Amino acid sequence: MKICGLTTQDAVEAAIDAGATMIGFVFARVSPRYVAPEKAAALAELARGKVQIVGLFADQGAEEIHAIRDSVGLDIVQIHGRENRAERFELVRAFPDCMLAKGIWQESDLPGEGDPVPGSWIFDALPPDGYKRQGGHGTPFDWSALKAYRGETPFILAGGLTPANVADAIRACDMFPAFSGVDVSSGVERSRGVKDPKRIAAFVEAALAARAALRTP
Ligand SMILES: O=C(O)c1ccccc1NCC(=O)[C@H](O)[C@H](O)COP(=O)(O)O
Repeated sequence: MKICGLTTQDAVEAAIDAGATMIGFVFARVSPRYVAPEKAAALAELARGKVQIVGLFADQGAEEIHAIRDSVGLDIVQIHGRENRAERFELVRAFPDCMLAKGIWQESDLPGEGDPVPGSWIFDALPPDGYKRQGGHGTPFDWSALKAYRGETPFILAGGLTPANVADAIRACDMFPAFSGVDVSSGVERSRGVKDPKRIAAFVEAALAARAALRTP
């Protein structure tokens, strides 16, 4: 369970205290959640060893990603921009364990033969028309589009998740052996880019309860 786009100490602590397994820092300058690497490094120290620390990049080259990964001490690199096919292959070659975002609207958007194979996919909603950002816009997609996914590469579900719908999302994806968690940003904010510790706690609580119910015979 990943809480993305954290920029403050209280949000980092809320995610850890609630039981999230990953936190994300956004290094894409176009984002309202952008955090400077120096600030992210300080926030990462509060989290190290407690959760995995993910750095999100959009349309940034391998050299810049390497530098930020090393200076912040990221555990995982997330590629979430509008990179073209060749750039995606190059980035996955440079960061084989990365999380690679794929915008999904219908079954034909699922990854297939000839796509790069990352450490895991983030299946996110395709951005609404005219959006400059590839993610973090709070749009859900129809999860039934995932039913044709046969891949073994783990995937994380993102896109418009909230404390109110995360349990349904987990129930919809639990049938996939490759389903490995959920990711949220807008749904735990009080306004664009400003995280709400109470909503973070509610999201994690709802997700953990849904998972526990599915595992209970
Ligand atoms: O969060 C951003 O502002 C952002 C900017 C540029 C590329 C990706 C971005 N976010 C991607 C994420 O990891 C979000 O967690 C994911 O898209 C889900 O977002 P939301 O629908 O707001 O929960």
